[in-house]
Amino acid sequence: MRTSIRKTKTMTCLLANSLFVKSSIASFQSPKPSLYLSDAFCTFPTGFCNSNPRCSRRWFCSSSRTMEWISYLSQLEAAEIDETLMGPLGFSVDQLMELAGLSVATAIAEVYRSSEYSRVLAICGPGNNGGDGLVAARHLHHFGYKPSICYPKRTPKPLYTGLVTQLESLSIPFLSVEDLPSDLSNEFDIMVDAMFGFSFHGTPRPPFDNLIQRLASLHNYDQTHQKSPVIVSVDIPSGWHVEEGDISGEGIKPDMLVSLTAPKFCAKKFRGPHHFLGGRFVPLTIVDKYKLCLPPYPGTSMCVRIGKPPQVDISALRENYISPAFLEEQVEADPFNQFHKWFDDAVAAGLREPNAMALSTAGKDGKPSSRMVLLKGVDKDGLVWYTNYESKKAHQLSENACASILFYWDGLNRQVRVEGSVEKVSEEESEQYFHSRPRGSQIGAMVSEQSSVVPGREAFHRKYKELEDQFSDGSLIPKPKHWGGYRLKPELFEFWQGQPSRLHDRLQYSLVEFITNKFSFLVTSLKELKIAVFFSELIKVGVCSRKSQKLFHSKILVLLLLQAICYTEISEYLHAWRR
Ligand SMILES: NC(=O)C1=CN([C@@H]2O[C@H](COP(=O)(O)OP(=O)(O)OC[C@H]3O[C@@H](n4cnc5c(N)ncnc54)[C@H](OP(=O)(O)O)[C@@H]3O)[C@@H](O)[C@H]2O)[C@@H](O)CC1
Ligand SMILES: [K+]
Repeated sequence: MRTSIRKTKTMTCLLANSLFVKSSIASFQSPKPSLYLSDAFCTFPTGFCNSNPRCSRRWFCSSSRTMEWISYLSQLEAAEIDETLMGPLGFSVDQLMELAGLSVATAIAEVYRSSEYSRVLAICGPGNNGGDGLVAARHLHHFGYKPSICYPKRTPKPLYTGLVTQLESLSIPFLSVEDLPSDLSNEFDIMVDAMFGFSFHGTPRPPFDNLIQRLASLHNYDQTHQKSPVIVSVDIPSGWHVEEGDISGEGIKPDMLVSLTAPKFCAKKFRGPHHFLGGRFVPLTIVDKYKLCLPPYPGTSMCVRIGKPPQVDISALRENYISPAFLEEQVEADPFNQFHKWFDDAVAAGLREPNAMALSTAGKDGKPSSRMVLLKGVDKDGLVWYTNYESKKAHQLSENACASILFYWDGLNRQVRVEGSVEKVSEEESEQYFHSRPRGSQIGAMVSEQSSVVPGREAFHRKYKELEDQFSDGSLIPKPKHWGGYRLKPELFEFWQGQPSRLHDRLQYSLVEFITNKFSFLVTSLKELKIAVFFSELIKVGVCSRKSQKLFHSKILVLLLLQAICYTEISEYLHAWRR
């Protein structure tokens, strides 16, 4: 399929063979501003090789979504780097091992959740690769996994005995080769292969020959069997030739490889779904000397994915929610109080941007659109957010004031839906909030012509810079006319708590439904009242007996009482709703 892109003067690109027009849309209001639609689909960090400023190769996402460049090391280079780090560069082996083991543990945690893959067996060899395995097991324990260790050839150096003591103090079991269960598949979810690293040579000697065979026969990655444990190899799949890889073709086929410092040549032969790089400690001297091109580590992460990410079977992605039951008797009478309670829980759980909410609107054409916005206030009148009054959502809201808001608090398995009608907040309220924002965001609001096609990123930045200079004296930045807040007045709240086996708990507070029910009761009881009064009049003229007269009088009393209760309930409910 041809996928050429034609650029027009307006920066609107037409994707050949596609009905979609790709344009650069201005947007500063979403939690993650994305100026270029093309960026939104890129899963890798893009940029120049950050470890080596002299390396001009650019990291990019190719159509097959693979990293284009990375350096590979020979066995000799790996050993030399090791010596340089621990010689002239002043590192100690403990330090590097700690960082390497932490990288392995974080890479594992990134792919295999402890809720599903808790039982880990780390098989550790006699050298530093084995040490990395011991350190990784300790970190995995602290991340919530249940590691066990098989460490058949212990090294009597203080570094290693110290690592063993640390693990023992955490009550992490050590299993001898003989103690290992005959069927590893039943007992473990993750096998950490930390037997040999870059100093491996020849063929494996006992007992590692047998251990390697057991791992090799477990499964391989093209036969994805749910019950088989996954194999994570540290630096090099044990038993593989450091440069040539799995020469016999019968070696370990790991699901994950965590290369340390830089991948060794054998890593080119790795065919598993998860290849990571760890060891975020490589100094520029090493990068320069070996002309290394390494990917940038994202944020504060200790590992970075390299290579092609796995093909995911979307239909197989599912989560079994484990959360406490959410019962009617536990909820607050007032939906705003219930909302505050859950919002506080989301904040306390440390969720990122708990105030991020999906806002759905539809204009008079009835075609809905959703986007993320940030909640900036909840009060007795509703939920408030700010935006550009010339944006698409603003146009839609001017045609149709009905909107729906959705909060999704992933870590808590919770979701809150709020529906109602939307109105603009007062100019004073918008002014007040606008001036509380960081000055950069205030200038951003002036620059942004949201939802319009922009001439390009540069023009945008130029305008921003001009305004930044203009207001560099700290003077008041005026709120643009086109910028302000909206308030959704809720008519419905729905609180959703995920539960095992899709038996979720959902509780709704519906203003309309409640009022409708109460009014239909009032109408029915009024009809009954009329009938009762009619009959009691008949009694007066002597048509009925005294006994039935008493009966009708008490019926009238009961109906009047029920109506009074109903009126009180409605007024209390409305009061609670608006409070
Ligand atoms: N700078 C870095 O990049 C960092 C590297 N780090 C880590 O260090 C690893 C390299 O460690 P390493 O040099 O201790 O070697 P490693 O592979 O663990 O094994 C050596 C042991 O295996 C033995 N052995 C060898 N062949 C054998 C065979 N056929 N059958 C049986 N045994 C055999 C050998 O015994 P020998 O042959 O010497 O008698 C020796 O006892 C590296 O891959 C990475 O994981 C991080 O910790 C920190 C930063
Ligand atoms: K290994």
